Amino acid sequence: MFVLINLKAYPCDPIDIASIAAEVAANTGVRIAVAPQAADLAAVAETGVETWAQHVSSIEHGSHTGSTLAEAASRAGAEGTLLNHSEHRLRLADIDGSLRAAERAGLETIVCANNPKQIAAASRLDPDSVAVEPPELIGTGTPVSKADPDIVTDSVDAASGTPVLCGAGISTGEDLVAASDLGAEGVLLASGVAKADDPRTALESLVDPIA
Ligand SMILES: O=C(CO)COP(=O)(O)O
Repeated sequence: MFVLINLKAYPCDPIDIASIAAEVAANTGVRIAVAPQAADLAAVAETGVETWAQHVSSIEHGSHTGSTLAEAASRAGAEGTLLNHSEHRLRLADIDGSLRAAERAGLETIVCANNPKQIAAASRLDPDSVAVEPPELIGTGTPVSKADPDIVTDSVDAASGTPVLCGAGISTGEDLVAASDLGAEGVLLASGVAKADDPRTALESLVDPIA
């Protein structure tokens, strides 16, 4: 199982969480990545943790003020990028453009979607993986793998072989195992670690059943 911790714009210490994630990944053998703010990519990558961008723009080098160039994310140490997160929705043409930009820069890609129908469409754009995250469960602590297990199994069917991650409300090892049992190959989570009083304990207990 791949565990991707999205730090969003939370007021956490990205370096502290990245260092913890790097240690827990090394100690357990579980693949764990951290997606910080774009400005923190290089510092997070320095910790040795697998580092992901939260987004890259659908652009090439040129006159694009305020954009996130895929090559710049890669140069800062990103190995992959999320696209179309429910808090950063893109138009279809821009998802496709950002996917091509990420490919050009050698970034692995995960396209997020709300539901199985969108997962089917996202898979057709040929990302490395897709992630289903029902927006109404994001940040609630109620795990998608328990609250709406059909959304995960239907997404796995709809993805036609593209690996599926799931996210929203995932915080415990039990949630992780439930996601795996439903066919997910990984989880996206944010508040369960980024807002935890003790991120190390939160992350260690999350991966404990698969370590
Ligand atoms: O949006 C998410 C991960 O990208 C999920 O957020 P929570 O883990 O806070 O529900």
